Amino acid sequence: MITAERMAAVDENAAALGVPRKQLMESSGNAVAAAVREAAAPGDAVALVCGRGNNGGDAFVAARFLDDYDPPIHLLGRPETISTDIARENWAALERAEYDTRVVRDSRDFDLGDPDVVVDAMLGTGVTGALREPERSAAAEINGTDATVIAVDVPSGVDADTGEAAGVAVDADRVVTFHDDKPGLDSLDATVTVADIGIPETAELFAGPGDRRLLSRPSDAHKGAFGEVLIVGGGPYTGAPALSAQAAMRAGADLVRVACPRAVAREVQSFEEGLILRPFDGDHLTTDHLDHVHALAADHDTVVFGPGLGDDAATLTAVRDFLADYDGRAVIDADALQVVPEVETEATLLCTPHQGELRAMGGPSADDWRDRLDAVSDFAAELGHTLLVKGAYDVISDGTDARANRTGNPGMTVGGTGDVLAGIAGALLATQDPLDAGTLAAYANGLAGDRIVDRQGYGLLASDLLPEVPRALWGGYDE
Ligand SMILES: NC(=O)C1=CN([C@@H]2O[C@H](COP(=O)(O)OP(=O)(O)OC[C@H]3O[C@@H](n4cnc5c(N)ncnc54)[C@H](O)[C@@H]3O)[C@@H](O)[C@H]2O)[C@H](O)CC1
Ligand SMILES: [K+]
Repeated sequence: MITAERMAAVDENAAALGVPRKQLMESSGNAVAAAVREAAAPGDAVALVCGRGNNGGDAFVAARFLDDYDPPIHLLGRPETISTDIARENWAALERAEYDTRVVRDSRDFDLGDPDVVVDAMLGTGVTGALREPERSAAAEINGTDATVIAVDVPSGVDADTGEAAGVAVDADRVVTFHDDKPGLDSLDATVTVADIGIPETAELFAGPGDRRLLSRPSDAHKGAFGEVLIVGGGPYTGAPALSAQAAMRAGADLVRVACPRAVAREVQSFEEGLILRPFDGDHLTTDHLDHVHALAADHDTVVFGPGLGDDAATLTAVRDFLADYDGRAVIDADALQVVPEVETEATLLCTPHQGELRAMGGPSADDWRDRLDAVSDFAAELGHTLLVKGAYDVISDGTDARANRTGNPGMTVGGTGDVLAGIAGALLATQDPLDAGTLAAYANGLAGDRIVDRQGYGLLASDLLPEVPRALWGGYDE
């Protein structure tokens, strides 16, 4: 099952891999034509009813595979208003090649005739709200015929994610959908077939530029557009919490605060004047500080636990006790990771171990990233938390789905890059689900590092990543 939003992301990832949408459209159109040939007897009348988006474009392609039927191709609207280049190019090809194209300027112009098979290519995943004219009248006319109705991707007017229609929708007999089943098709009274349109498996598996689409989606589940992040770290180390906090700020968090021992607070502050500190007494975290940390955590959307905390026994006990009483969202990094397998918690955790830390957590080791994908997925299911296992290919799994990321380079083995990653993950976890937050954080952190190495060669510092994070997350690079 794939949602329309995820489909758009995978599509963009496929294009970045060198399989552009026009190529996918050729496969889609071919699959639609095959379904028509299956439904139509020789000599049957076939009609294609097309909208001005890519759903219509799929049918323009199908027409070229249906020469035997010489179908009329009804375009609802003027050709100049076709909304995408690839659909327009396919329409132009039909006109130049003298297909039976018919432009419907007004719903009164629409004459469907009496076809045996109708292809509904008015609207696909691009539908918003109830069908407008002339699609509305055309849908009613299609529903009024005895013809076998084959819908392209989704019956026009139906929301592919929910199966609901805001008004009149096409009542299809068959649906030819692309790449994967859509959640909204299950409830329909139609035969659904899924056509493989040649999207590489890795367009879905590997993080890519399409994954960034999630960030343009406003989330109303949390207050503030991007959320507030609390970093709990520092003590034996001071740079780590400062890096995580700055990374969370660069990743768009509305507000970032750092809870660290008072003994190192001035030093942590000195890395960046914009950091807001909420220090606790002493020089390392202990259970004495848990009231303070809990009160702070309750005021934030996510907590990043671990950067520079150290592995003092009292600190690890404090992390364990904190998690046992916490039911919010947290990124767990560095020394804090080792307590995760022992703790019963209601919290939603995104754990960011490298492979050594994963083994220390009792997790699997596998050399090949594909093997690691399965092993990490099993271990995430066992833990009940999401894992982002860092490596040349990062592997991310919530125990159900698994993804990989291959941005990043050997220059990033330098200290502190993991703290930056944890900070980005903390900011993203405020608005995204843990699998998406982990995937996107790994992608952006690695991409930032790749751009720096492209520009200046190796010799990268973790702090170099910080100013690159916004562009890595929101685009602006030529992929
Ligand atoms: N990887 C893939 O999944 C591929 C899918 N393909 C096909 O592309 C469509 C989605 O195309 P898109 O251009 O995004 O949207 P639509 O064609 O569905 O619609 C856009 C079009 O419709 C107008 N519009 C929106 N809402 C309404 C409404 N309520 N009433 C009337 N008109 C409306 C809007 O203004 C636009 O003009 C997908 O379903 C597949 O069929 C690709 O071909 C291959 C890859
Ligand atoms: K359709």
